[in-house]
Amino acid sequence: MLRRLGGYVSNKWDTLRSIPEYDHQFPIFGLDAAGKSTLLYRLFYSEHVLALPDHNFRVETVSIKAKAVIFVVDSTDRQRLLYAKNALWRLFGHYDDAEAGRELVLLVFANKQDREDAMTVKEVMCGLDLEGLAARTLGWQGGRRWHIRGTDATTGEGLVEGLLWLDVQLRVGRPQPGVVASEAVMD
Ligand SMILES: Nc1nc2c(ncn2[C@@H]2O[C@H](COP(=O)(O)OP(=O)(O)OP(=O)(O)O)[C@@H](O)[C@H]2O)c(=O)[nH]1
Repeated sequence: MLRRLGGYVSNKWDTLRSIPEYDHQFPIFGLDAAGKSTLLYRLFYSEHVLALPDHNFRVETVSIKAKAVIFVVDSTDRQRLLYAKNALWRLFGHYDDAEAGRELVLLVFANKQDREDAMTVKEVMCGLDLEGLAARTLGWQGGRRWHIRGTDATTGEGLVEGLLWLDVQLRVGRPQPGVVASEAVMD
């Protein structure tokens, strides 16, 4: 199994595992075929995967006890980027009202960056309007913390870096107002 992961991921994974007490659990969301299962396979996780249907998604049915959410986007799926945005915004709309919900950290994987027809990370970021999503909670300690990273789930590129960002967020807690925590990593 480890051999099949290839050098890149296994080395990065070692980095992740070398962090004491890295035991965070995150629900992973995304439209169908975004790459959630592939991603999990790469990282050895096996649960907390939820496909979001394009329509009739009821976030009330989703119970989240975690402190962070991972949202996976198929960067080649231009036609459904708006659906992905709507699903993401509905998901977080549910949490904006409560203080605990506003603490929920968002990590977006702009997946399938290995494909030539993939949108850039910035295109995905703008399509999801992540800045707008964060700004909805701006009145509250500087807005929601988020991060977007380009990934290739088939090789694992970018995955561990994203999880390490999450680890830092969850360890340090909310930075003082004025400290910028949100960012996009452009490839
Ligand atoms: N080229 C490329 N293909 C990918 C990548 N991630 C996933 N795929 C492929 O995309 C297809 C869908 O991937 P899955 O991991 O099954 O997607 P999913 O989000 O779990 O899909 P559902 O089970 O429908 O929710 C598969 O054929 C994967 O091999 C990637 O980063 N690059």
